[in-house]
Amino acid sequence: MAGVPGRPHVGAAGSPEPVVLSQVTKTYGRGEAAVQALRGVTIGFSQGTFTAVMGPSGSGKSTLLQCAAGLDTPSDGHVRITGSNISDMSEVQLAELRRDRIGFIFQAFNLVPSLTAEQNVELPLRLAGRKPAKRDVRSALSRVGLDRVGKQRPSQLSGGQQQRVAIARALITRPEVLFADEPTGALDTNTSGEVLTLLRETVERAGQTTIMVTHDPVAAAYADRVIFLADGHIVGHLDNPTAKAVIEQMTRLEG
Ligand SMILES: Nc1ncnc2c1ncn2[C@@H]1O[C@H](COP(=O)(O)OP(=O)(O)OP(=O)(O)O)[C@@H](O)[C@H]1O
Repeated sequence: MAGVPGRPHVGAAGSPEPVVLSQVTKTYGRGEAAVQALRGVTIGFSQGTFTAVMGPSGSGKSTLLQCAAGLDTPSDGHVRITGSNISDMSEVQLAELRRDRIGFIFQAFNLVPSLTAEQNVELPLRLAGRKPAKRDVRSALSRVGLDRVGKQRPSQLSGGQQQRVAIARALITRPEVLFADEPTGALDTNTSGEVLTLLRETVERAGQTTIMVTHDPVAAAYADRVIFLADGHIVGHLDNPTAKAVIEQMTRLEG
C-alpha cells in the first residue's frame, strides 16, 4: 500500500483510490476499559464509486468513517486521503484537508439555524476565505432540486429539504470525497429515496466518490458496493447489491 506522497493510491483494478486504509486499528480508552473499535482494517475506495458501510451496532462503522475522513486518527496503521498520509499532517493541514477536499453529511443535517439555505451553502467557502459567487450557490441549490427556498431558514424547511441543503453545502467546494453518516436516518421512506437518488446521481454525473454508513439495506442498495463490518473487522462485501442480498448478509452477521 505504499504510494507517492501527494498522489492518489492506485488500486488493484487500476483506478485511483482517494481513500485508502491500511491495517487500521482504533482503540478507545486504556487498560481494562479499552475498547477495540477497529482491529486491522485494510480497504481502498475507488474514485467515482459509491460504497455503503454496514454492520451490527457497535461493529465500528462510525469509527471507520471518522478515521477514513480524517476526523479521528487511527491508533495504528495508515490512512491516506487524496494521496496524503494523515498521520504525517499537522492539525492545521488536517483542518484544511477536511475543509477543502472532503464533504460531510450527517443524520442530523447540522445546518446553522440562524442562516438561510443560501448562507448555509456558502459557509464552507466563507470559512475558506473565498467569496461565494451567488450564481454558484444558486446552481448548487438548483442541482439538489431546491430552486425556491434559498432565502428560507432550516426551521422553515422539511427534513428532506434540510438534508438537500446539507448536500449542496457539502458539494459546493467540489470535494474529492463525500462522507455520509446515516444521511437518511432521520427521514421517512419517500424522502430517503429522494436523498439517496440524489447521492447516486452525484456519483454518476460528477464522479463523486461517496462513502456512506447506513443501517438500512434499502439505502445500501443504492451503492455500487457494500462492505460489512463485524467486531472491528471487514467480514465481507457485496458488489451491485440488492436490498434482499444485503438483508441476508446482515441476518447472518446478527444471527
Ligand atoms: N469515543 C468513544 N469512546 C469509547 N468507546 C467508543 C467511542 N466511540 C465508539 N466507541 C466504541 O467503539 C465500538 C465501535 O463504535 P462505533 O460507533 O464505531 O460502532 P457503529 O458500528 O457505528 O455502531 P452504531 O451502529 O450503534 O452507531 C463500540 O463498542 C463503541 O461503544
